Amino acid sequence: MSLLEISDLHVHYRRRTGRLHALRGVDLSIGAGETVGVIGETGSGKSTLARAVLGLLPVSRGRIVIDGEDVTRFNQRQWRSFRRRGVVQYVFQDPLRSLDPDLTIEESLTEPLRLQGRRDSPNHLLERVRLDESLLTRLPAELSGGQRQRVAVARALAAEPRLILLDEPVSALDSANRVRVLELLKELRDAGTALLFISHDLGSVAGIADRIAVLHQGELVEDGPTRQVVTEPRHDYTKLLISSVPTLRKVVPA
Ligand SMILES: Nc1ncnc2c1ncn2[C@@H]1O[C@H](COP(=O)(O)OP(=O)(O)OP(=O)(O)O)[C@@H](O)[C@H]1O
Repeated sequence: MSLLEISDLHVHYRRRTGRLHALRGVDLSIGAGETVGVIGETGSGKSTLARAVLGLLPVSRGRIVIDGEDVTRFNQRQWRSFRRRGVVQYVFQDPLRSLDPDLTIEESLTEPLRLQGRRDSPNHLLERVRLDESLLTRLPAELSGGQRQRVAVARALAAEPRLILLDEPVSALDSANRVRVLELLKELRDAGTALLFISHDLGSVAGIADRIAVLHQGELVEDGPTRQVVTEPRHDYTKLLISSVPTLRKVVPA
């Protein structure tokens, strides 16, 4: 059974000028321990997909099943109780959105542990993302962007999730920090956590994803094993994305 099963997903936004059909019949599944990269240009619907899966947007049609639970029509109370189970966690592009600016790093990391009924210190979480304990007393604003993103990953790990949604997790980072966070994500993948890695940058995703799905104007136009998508893309839009990253074949595992 899939850990995440999205079928025929449609999402609309209401705008002053009318309704926008942002996702048009998306089918996507992620198995336990699998890493799936979703790529697409700006406005293709990537963040909409992540937000719908997290219950932050209403679904017009289709079904979202997470770990056997149909969450499509959950109300807020059901979402709160489902989130507490900690099956799925998220990391956004801007870690300041995942971290409360008024809480120290220690408080930010202790909160999800308490929600899981745990009384232990958050030091082991910092260790997993290779940050020094001396950062515990700082506020998010007192960290570098790369350190903040690693704290956001540490916070997501507190609930020992089986699936982490990552929406452009390395886009705001400089290249050294990007490499560090990607290494960290590979370790999570290797430890068996399923990842849904959303990015406009095929180069970041290709080195880590088992499968790549391509979103184009709200439709999933391609979905296949990473090597196959990179070497034998079927859709013209995928071909275009691939031709824009000349070094791609080097980062794709054989
Ligand atoms: N809250 C909203 N209200 C109305 N339209 C929205 C809203 N959020 C997104 N959209 C529109 O929905 C479409 C998909 O947006 P989405 O943010 O999912 O794209 P994206 O692929 O994540 O883009 P980016 O890479 O720039 O973050 C776009 O046309 C966008 O303008």
